[in-house]
Amino acid sequence: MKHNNELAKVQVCDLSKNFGSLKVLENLNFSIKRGEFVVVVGPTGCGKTTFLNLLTRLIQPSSGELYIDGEPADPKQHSLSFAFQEPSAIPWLNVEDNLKFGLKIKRYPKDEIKKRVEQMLKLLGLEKFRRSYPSQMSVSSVQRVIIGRAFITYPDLLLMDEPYGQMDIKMRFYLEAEVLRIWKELGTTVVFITHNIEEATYLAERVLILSNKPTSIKEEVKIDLPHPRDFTDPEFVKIREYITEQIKWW
Ligand SMILES: Nc1ncnc2c1ncn2[C@@H]1O[C@H](COP(=O)(O)OP(=O)(O)OP(=O)(O)O)[C@@H](O)[C@H]1O
Repeated sequence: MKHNNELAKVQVCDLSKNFGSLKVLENLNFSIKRGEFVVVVGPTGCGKTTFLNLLTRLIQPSSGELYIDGEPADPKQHSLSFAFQEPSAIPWLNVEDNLKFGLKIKRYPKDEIKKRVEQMLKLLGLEKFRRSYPSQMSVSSVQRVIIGRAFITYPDLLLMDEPYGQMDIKMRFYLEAEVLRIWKELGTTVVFITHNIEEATYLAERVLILSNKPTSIKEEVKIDLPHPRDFTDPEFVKIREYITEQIKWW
């Protein structure tokens, strides 16, 4: 069945998911616009990762449906890409080959691969590391490779699940800025999951706040502040505090 919201990249309709008697997601309805940067926040265990697993068809909904470009979500058909918490640079490949990896699997022509790898090395400032292996590089440079791998297929939809969960604040700020820069340059739709409300306020055009289980959308917060955002700007602080309150009081 085709779904007819032309502007929506992702459309979630009456989506519910139970694991046995545990009701996790209950009747979720929302959509994500093409090119939008959406951050999903919510209490621990409310089903954020479950939502991504449904979108990538790792698991099936109990009821309802998820659409990508108006078609039932299908990772074989839609151009999806992921960046998760675990470091995922391939240790035995150098930077160039790490970046090429996904493109080779998708059998892109050689000259296209070369063009994209050069573009990404430049975009990430990794040109001088092209022949280096992950073990020879700093953690932040390896993370840049991982971001590069996620974006290099020019995915229509990039899913990021707590990608910077374990990192110190300085590196987090740096990589958040990188993701924003590439998102703007390539026009990818990004769904970013985090526990960190400051990170959500820094990144998102729109924050979806999930409730406790059985989970529904408690509220959506649009953030119109220009990037790069200033963490000390009173407006920024106000939004961050507001989102924190929404998560606290369920
Ligand atoms: N395959 C499964 N079988 C049974 N229960 C599951 C399964 N996967 C997830 N759950 C349960 O569903 C709920 C939601 O899990 P999920 O990992 O999606 O939450 P989350 O919001 O991503 O959590 P966190 O904030 O800790 O990352 C949890 O209570 C979890 O124990």
